[in-house]
Amino acid sequence: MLEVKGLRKVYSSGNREVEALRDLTFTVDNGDLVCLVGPSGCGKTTLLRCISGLLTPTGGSVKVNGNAVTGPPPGMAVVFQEYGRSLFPWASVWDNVELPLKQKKVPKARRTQLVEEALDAVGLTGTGKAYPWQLSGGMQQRVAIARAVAYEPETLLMDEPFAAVDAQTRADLEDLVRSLWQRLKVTVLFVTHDIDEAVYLGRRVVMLSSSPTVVQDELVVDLPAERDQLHTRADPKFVALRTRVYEQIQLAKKGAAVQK
Ligand SMILES: Nc1ncnc2c1ncn2[C@@H]1O[C@H](COP(=O)(O)OP(=O)(O)OP(=O)(O)O)[C@@H](O)[C@H]1O
Repeated sequence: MLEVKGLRKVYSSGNREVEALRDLTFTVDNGDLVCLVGPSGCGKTTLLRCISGLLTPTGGSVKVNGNAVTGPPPGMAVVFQEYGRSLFPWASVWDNVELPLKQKKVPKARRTQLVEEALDAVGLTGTGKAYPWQLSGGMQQRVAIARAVAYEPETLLMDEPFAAVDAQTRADLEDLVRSLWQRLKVTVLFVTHDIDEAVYLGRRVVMLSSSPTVVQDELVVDLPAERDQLHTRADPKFVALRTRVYEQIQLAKKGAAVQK
């Protein structure tokens, strides 16, 4: 289980202080898919950086399966928004996916199997020899997802991973994330500012207030597990859920108190 408790982050530079996160508390059960949604600048990236051990919180704690996070936790992989910057341009697709496995000291035969399986899973069979810059944006983001999946993480953090791709590719990648989550039984924390995306993908949605950030509201997405872009988004239940999230985000922007 991922436990975020009383998390606070203040950035200080010189005599200027920015309180990005004020007091964040929520949990993600093992195997769950939770979407975090909040207004621009509310500290979503700051939160993911604290969870992945890349940033030290000012207060509060992050625990994974009861262990306090003090650096990058084993068994956690992150997919960032900017695939262009997260892939190595000098390495082939295959090498990009394989590199973290070498660092993890996975034996060669197993590495080959994991890279092959991950590229197949994201629909990139046979592209191993290409370089990232020879691929479209959507394909590059698939490589970044393959790299995270090949690592066999217990927890997958995704920081607005589809913000830079076109709408059709985005829909395909959303379905890819749901199918990988169902197949691999991985715990997913998915950050987005897109309300429809949060409701379509998540089993739970956690809404954040504007900065300094607290949890504004939380809901369980009681839509069927089998979702598809056409029917799920037209389901009256989906529309009701997205309306509730939208209203909370509007309140969050105004800095209003929690309304349930
Ligand atoms: N290194 C830093 N130094 C000072 N302030 C920072 C730093 N990084 C972020 N901030 C501030 O912390 C707040 C939260 O930023 P963060 O990038 O975490 O938000 P976000 O929700 O991910 O934003 P967006 O939705 O626009 O991507 C903002 O006010 C930002 O200006």
